[in-house]
Amino acid sequence: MDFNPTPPPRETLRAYLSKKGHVVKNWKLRLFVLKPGSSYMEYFVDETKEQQHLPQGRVPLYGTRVMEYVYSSNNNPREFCLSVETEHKNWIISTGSKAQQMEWIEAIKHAIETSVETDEIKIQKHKSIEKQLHLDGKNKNKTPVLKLLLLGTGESGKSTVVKQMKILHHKGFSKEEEEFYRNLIYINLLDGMALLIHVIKENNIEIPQETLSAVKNYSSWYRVYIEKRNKNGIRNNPIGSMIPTSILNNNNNNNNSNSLRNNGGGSSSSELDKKMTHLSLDGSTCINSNSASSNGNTTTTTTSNSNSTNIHNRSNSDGSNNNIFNVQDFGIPPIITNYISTIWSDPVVQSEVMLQAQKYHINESTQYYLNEIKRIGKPTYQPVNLDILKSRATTNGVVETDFNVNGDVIFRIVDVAGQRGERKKWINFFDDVTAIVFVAAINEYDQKLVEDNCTNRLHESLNLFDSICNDSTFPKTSIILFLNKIDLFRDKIKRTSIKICFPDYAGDQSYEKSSNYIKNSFLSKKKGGNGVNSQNFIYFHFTCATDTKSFETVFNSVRDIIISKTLEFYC
Ligand SMILES: Nc1nc2c(ncn2[C@@H]2O[C@H](COP(=O)(O)OP(=O)(O)OP(=O)(O)O)[C@@H](O)[C@H]2O)c(=O)[nH]1
Ligand SMILES: [Mg+2]
Repeated sequence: MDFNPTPPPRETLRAYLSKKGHVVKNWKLRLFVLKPGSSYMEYFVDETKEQQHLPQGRVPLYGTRVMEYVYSSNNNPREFCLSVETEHKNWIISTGSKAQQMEWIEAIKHAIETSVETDEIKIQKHKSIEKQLHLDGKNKNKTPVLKLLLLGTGESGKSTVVKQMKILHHKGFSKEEEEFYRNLIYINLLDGMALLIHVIKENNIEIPQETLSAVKNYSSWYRVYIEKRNKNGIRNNPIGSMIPTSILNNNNNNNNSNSLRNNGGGSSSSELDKKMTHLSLDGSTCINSNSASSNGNTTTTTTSNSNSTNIHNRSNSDGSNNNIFNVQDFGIPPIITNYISTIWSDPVVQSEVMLQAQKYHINESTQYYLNEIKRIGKPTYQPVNLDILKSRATTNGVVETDFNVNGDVIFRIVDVAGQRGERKKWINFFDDVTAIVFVAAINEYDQKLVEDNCTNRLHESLNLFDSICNDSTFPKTSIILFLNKIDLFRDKIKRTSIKICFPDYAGDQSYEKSSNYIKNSFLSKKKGGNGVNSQNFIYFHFTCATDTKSFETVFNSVRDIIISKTLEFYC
């Protein structure tokens, strides 16, 4: 006789389990209840809600699948998960143990087999299909947004890349932005000249009488100008985050004479301001009176000049002469333009002083602006794109800008501040990154870091690149390396070998060999090599971020790579 025992009736299964949120993606503890014969599994906030039968949600069981699920996340991995999937939605639930996971999977499977399609389920299914169709239609018309994160050490050229994008994809700069940059260019130029004067003084550099006279007059004017500039701050700033705060800060006690720009690249006038005190503030103080120069010779930069043209002291800084210090509204005064021209046309300044100034972290664009002093010094001066690209202000915080590229795709470019102290903030912008553009200034191989005035800048950049390209947060993110400032590199390599930075370098001093060595030094940082099939293959380009034509070519190639690697996701 066949004995066919009926399985024992299943009991209601109840337990607090964690459920992954659908909207806010965190884990929520819920009381799950699975009753035998029910077509739903319900979950409640707590027992009280269960007693009142007010479920927080219901998981339909008809036509549903249940399976084990592995939830791995860098920050918060979960064990013993299961996933319940309908055609249009799935629930991820984390249990407390392997046994509990199996128990719930078995019970749900059984409930699925015995469930029936109720009218409520039919209506719900219909609604979710409609919702999905609606969403699909919306997404079809939506331009995909690709997030590009610009990373790199301070002054490497990240913000310059954003400016190029504005020129190429935003039809250039607005009137407001042009106005901001006009003023920034004045500041860069005037501070650059002040720094050169400081270098002359500190290094006892011999200059002819005519230059000396211009130096003294410029210094006495600059002193008052700075005072007024600090008092007024910078008006009409269209790009708040780019205000060079170092310029506004008057309490800088940095005594390191080689570290004038406390904020790494922005002009630091407060330091210069102090230095300028002994540079003929009252017209009677002289520079290096009979002091010995570094080579032991007596300099000829001596002159106590009681008749000295103290034409720009405070007493005439008010009233009708006030405009002479109001550069923002009236431009650089013609007489100051003349002093600058005189000083800059001195070959000693262009060679020896300029060379020494690198140790003082002089802004690389100073030379360009000084060469253009006649044009920039005109009262009607309006900056051209190249002037704007050359301007320098340290980025503060983070600037996100959307660029609609040919109507196909939006590139959301995130520009961050590159200095050491700022990098801990970067992590907040690592979510949903499509690609990282790492900008490294390869001309920095003989320069020291602004932050500590001792670390080699290129070493710092290599170390930073190492940590970025091997960061597990970006396992599938494309990385594009911009080996930037090749124009300055090409120039410098004629004078200085990269051996100063890479003692093992055995090649010659040619541009090709030296730049190739630096490129390989970067690529070799990637652990496991940079094979074409690796998920975050590093693409590289040699760039000059201030050259719009060449940048356009580079960007088009970057755009194609990113789009081809990403867009299949949207299709
Ligand atoms: N000659 C030359 N100058 C460049 C190049 N790229 C950038 N610069 C200049 O370098 C300076 C610094 O560039 P930024 O774009 O401000 O540097 P950044 O990386 O944004 O710096 P932080 O905001 O401090 O992190 C600016 O004066 C630029 O004009 C380049 O390829 N060639
Ligand atoms: Mg910047």
